[in-house]
Amino acid sequence: MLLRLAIEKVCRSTSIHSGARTGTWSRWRFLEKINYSSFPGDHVKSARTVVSPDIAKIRNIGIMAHIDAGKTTTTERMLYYSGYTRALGDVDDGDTVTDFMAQERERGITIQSAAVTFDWKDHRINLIDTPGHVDFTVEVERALRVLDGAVAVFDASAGVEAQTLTVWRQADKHHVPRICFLNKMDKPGASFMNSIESIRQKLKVKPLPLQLPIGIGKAFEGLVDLVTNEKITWSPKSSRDDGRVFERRPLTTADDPDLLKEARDARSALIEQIADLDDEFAELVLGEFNENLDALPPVKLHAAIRRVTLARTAVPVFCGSALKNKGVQPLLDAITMYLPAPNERHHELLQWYGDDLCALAFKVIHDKQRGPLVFVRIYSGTMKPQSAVYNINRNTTERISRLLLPFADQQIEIPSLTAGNIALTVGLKQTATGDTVVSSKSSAAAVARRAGKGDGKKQGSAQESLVLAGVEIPQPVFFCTIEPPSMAKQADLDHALNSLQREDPSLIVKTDPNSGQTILCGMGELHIEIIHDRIRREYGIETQLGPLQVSYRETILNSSTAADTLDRTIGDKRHLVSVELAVSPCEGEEGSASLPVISYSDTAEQLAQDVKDAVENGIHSSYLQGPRLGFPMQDVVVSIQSVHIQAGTSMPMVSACISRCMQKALKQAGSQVLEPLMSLEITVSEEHLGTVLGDLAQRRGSIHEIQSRQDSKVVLASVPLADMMGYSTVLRTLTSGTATFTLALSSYEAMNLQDQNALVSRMTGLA
Ligand SMILES: Nc1nc2c(ncn2[C@@H]2O[C@H](COP(=O)(O)OP(=O)(O)OP(=O)(O)O)[C@@H](O)[C@H]2O)c(=O)[nH]1
Repeated sequence: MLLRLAIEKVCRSTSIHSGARTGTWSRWRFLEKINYSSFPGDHVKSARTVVSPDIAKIRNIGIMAHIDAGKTTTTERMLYYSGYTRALGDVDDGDTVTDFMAQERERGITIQSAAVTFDWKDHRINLIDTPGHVDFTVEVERALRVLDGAVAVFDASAGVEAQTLTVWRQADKHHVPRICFLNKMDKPGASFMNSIESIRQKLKVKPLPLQLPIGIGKAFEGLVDLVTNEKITWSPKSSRDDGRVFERRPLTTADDPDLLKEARDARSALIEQIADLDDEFAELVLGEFNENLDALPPVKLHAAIRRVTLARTAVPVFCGSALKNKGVQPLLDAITMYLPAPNERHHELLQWYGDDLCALAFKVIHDKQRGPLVFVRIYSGTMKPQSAVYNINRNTTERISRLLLPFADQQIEIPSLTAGNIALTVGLKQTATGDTVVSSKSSAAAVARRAGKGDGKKQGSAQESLVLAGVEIPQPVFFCTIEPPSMAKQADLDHALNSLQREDPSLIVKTDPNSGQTILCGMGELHIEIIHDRIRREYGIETQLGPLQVSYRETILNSSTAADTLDRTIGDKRHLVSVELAVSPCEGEEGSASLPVISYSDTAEQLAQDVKDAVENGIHSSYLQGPRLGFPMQDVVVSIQSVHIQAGTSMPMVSACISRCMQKALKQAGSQVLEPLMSLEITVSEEHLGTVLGDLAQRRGSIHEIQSRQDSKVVLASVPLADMMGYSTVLRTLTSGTATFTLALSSYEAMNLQDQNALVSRMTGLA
């Protein structure tokens, strides 16, 4: 009964907020199918987002930043002002909507991306809150792959920080247009101009300040909108002080003369900057409005800013204080005004799909009752529940039983969803992150034919162009053994790890070939700690972790050639294959690859495609276990000299022969162990700087630079990962908890002979 009342309440509030909508009750009856176990009750205020909106009004947006810049707080404000929550969530109180996992609430950090759908001024915003901690970069990568635009949030007292650079580069890779939000303008030490400068210098982009702050630190009270020449202020005396009420009025001579002059100068500089980047706007400025730039209508300026943002030649910058409830509504306006709709982004392969369904799975989560839930971004066509879909990557047809609209940890059941949207599907059991899903196998074949004709390619190669590019998964740098409390629990642990792996592709689970133990490989200490915690909480298994170890790599020192023959009779079938190959160290640029560079001699070049696939499988499998300590290899060029196969030999036999031959060649070539070198950024007070530097020296750290940032020092260094175990505890102790640090993989570097010998002795049990 209570539930029914809650649903009615949702529906009533929807009809009030949606104005002209009629027949509300019957229209929203599907709400009865909400995931009752976690029904949000009073918090969900509207259900308008369930109707597929006009594609031009959709914004698929990510929020990205350095850890603690305020992404979650900003998201909470967005949900509140858009009418979807009735209370302001607070990260520090652990009651935000998007950080819903138990660990997220306890630790006050974002671990999983949570998709949130809400409306703002006739636009639908699908927003993904992404984590800032480097251990969860794969979550950011996943989000960026399917988003059309991003808001980069900065702490205005720090400017561009280490992790901002990383996520910024990731967004560059996916050509995602961005806007910047300088948050925390209320903090002592916040600086609008320093942050703009830091964006220009560190991110190497042209920032377009579209606002000016009014006051700073404690005195921060509002903004000047340079496009419309308006003053926006939030009254501290508004009844609830929730920032909902604010005043927007033209900036006039009655205002502070200094502010007026500053705004006028900033607007002229902005116009000049845009005119330099956009010819259409330059014509307007030099022609009609040459004499009177003040008369330039905001709508023209808006349009030009939008063009340069979408072309990624400049980045609009906004400011505010999410915590003090200032500046978030203009940021929402900016998302709708300047960031692209899905149909304004170019995806080459969509031309072949037309109105056929094409969607990308970008995240899988496991629900105890409903099984795997797969987040998909729909690129073309319509997705419906109770329908079959074809997964191109896995060549399999699966059934979607239910289609849901994600609202953080709540999901609303919907009858269909069109291109441009993000949906959550129930029923897809095999689809994993990065897979392309279409309506049917025959639809995929028809599209392949069209693409083949269009590109003048054969159908086989056209097939490749039907698959949306997946998500790049970084290599894990840590590993440890994991053991169940008893052998009887091993199967449960395997099941838990399988489920967690489908959710989190940066988690790798292996079995040690010698001991048979299960090995967890992850992105960092926190990552492994969280996995351990989730196995306990979500699967009820108390596991034992072995000591955390660094994932080294191996490479070769010299060139070498090897030949091998495999002759095996299985049943009445003889398999005979002879191979000859050469390995040599990579030089220069190609050396950064963790995949081998493979080439074929003129004769081997003629091999059939299935043989080449088998050859490459063999190379890749031997590449995973180096000859020295069994770590993955890198920086090797493999040249296939010859492959002779007797008719009837199976392809796995070809792979096995190649793999054995590779191991021989790698062993002969002499190996070198490489260790992960991390780039480290520490923000520390002057008082503790000496202690921190002294400690770094003992960790084989090299200091590159020490910068000043307000009252603190920022130390930029590189340190081998092996010497950074448990660093957060050490730094906390050394600085009484006042310093912060970020650690990111920089490269794999050769270990010196002494360190390498010590490691080999340790790992082979001789030390
Ligand atoms: N002074 C001030 N503090 C803020 C502001 N916005 C957020 N904070 C605080 O900064 C801390 C981090 O905020 P979050 O919103 O969790 O930051 P986040 O970027 O989502 O953090 P992760 O999810 O862990 O990456 C919290 O203590 C917030 O209360 C702001 O505008 N001003």
